Amino acid sequence: MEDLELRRKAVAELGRELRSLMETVARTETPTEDLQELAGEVQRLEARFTGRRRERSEIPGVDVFPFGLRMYSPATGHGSAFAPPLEIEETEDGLVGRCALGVAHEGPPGYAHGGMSAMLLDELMGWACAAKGLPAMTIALDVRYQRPVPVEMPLLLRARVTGIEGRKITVSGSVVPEDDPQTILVAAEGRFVAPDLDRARSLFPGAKGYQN
Ligand SMILES: CCCCCCCCCC(=O)SCCNC(=O)CCNC(=O)[C@H](O)C(C)(C)COP(=O)(O)OP(=O)(O)OC[C@H]1O[C@@H](n2cnc3c(N)ncnc32)[C@H](O)[C@@H]1OP(=O)(O)O
Repeated sequence: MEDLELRRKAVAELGRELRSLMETVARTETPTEDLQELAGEVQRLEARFTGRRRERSEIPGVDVFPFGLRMYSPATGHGSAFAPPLEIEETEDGLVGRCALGVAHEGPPGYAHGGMSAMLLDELMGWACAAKGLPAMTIALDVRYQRPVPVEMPLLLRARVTGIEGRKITVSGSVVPEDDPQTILVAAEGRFVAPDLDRARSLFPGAKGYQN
């Protein structure tokens, strides 16, 4: 069997190059004729991905679901061109994520799109539920944008479970500058529900962790 760690490393290397390409595309005033030529080159590159396409519900072989690695997650996935990617660490006071956003994630000029902050918090808050042994899905997310989030600024994201009632979990989260953690840029409160086994099996038929 192919070495899984080697494959994950290769997926991450390609992800890093794709992210860098996305950032360069968004950042560079490229001459129009070059843009047209480059589109053709990217199309030829895509044609080289000749492997089997996964079914919609099939989990990538490099992933660990529902408690771990999601290599193509748009928030944490090292294989994703779109993910910052968010690096997560468990602390005594919940989870801490670290990342910096790029121009490709911009909303207002120079600042992150609000959807990026919401997505990153949503994902981190979901991981906080999983860290308590309750992999869960968001049913409500209240996001307060207190200050704009500059792109290219190292950020700290926090997520802490504040209550568990059966399968219902409440989680709070925030985004702060890494070098000024007292200044809250974005604050969030979320409600999550851990699907019961039957629901999880029908939602995620490709997840071995939920099967008999
Ligand atoms: C599982 C691992 C996944 C990890 C991936 C990381 C994800 C990152 C975060 C996300 O992006 S999640 C994606 C966005 N969220 C969704 O798409 C969730 C859509 N909602 C659902 O599919 C269902 O609501 C859900 C599977 C979460 C729950 O359905 P269940 O059938 O398991 O719940 P059930 O009907 O048994 O209800 C359990 C309790 O939760 C409450 N509840 C369930 N769904 C609710 C809802 N949508 N709104 C309000 N309350 C809800 C329900 O009233 C009840 O409360 P009580 O115990 O007090 O009676």
